[in-house]
Amino acid sequence: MKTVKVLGCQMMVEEDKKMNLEKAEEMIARGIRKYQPDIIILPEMFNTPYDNSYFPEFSEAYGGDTTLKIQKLAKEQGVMIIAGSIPEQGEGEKEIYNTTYVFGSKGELLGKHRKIHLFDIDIPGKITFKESDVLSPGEEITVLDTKFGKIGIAICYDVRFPELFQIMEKEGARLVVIPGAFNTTTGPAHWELLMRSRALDNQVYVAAVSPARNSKASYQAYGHSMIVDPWGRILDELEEKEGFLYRELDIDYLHQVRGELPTRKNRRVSLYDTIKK
Ligand SMILES: NC(=O)CCC(=O)C(=O)O
Repeated sequence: MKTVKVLGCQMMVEEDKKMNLEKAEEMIARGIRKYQPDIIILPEMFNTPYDNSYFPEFSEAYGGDTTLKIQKLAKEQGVMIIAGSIPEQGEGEKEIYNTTYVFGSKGELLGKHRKIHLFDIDIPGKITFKESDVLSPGEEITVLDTKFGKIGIAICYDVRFPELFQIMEKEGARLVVIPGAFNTTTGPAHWELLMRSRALDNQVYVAAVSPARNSKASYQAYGHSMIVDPWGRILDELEEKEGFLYRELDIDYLHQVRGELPTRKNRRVSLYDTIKK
């Protein structure tokens, strides 16, 4: 597959799970009519407000309302869906993960990623958030082998850890999908810088999809979903409002960049200790 059409749904997330699932369904159907994408991406925590106090109540095990609905949509519409993330009920009684499920165009489960790096920050007077009060961290790096090539998955705060991306690239990822919900403090400062850096460092495409900003929510999402190419150039970007992010990605161009600027080949891996051998 030389090109792949990627659509992100920067959707408004409300306090009502049913409304969020209806919104996802409506945007998926509308996005397909308008763009005929190969892959659809939803935002981080798309079925729940991004707020620790909601995660336990909105959490589900695989086979709950959210995964059933998205799986059915993938099958009915014949499209691959990278289902942002949801609070996933884990195996243990109190275990909840921030998890991305990925469904193929026949509705088959292609894999899942549990957010590895939990968002625990404290910027006095600006923002304090401690995901680890409620969530457990994932323990696995996720690169899925799909009919569109290898796709790496990272969730939001995971983007701040370059080693993770080096490993995903080493395992063959050519596109890294990042459902994410930065905020109005760290978003303007770091979101674009991080997305472009991870794309450029690893010479991969990056598609980052945020919820739209909900002025009534306790956590104000930054929005600005974006697609970045292996040269570090932004191909499409939204503002804070609801909308579609869309681009057709050219895998030949990725090989061209890697040929012209062979940083991966020029690496002195023997001198570094941060890359998984
Ligand atoms: N949902 C998140 O992980 C937020 C990450 C974030 O805002 C950051 O600055 O990092």
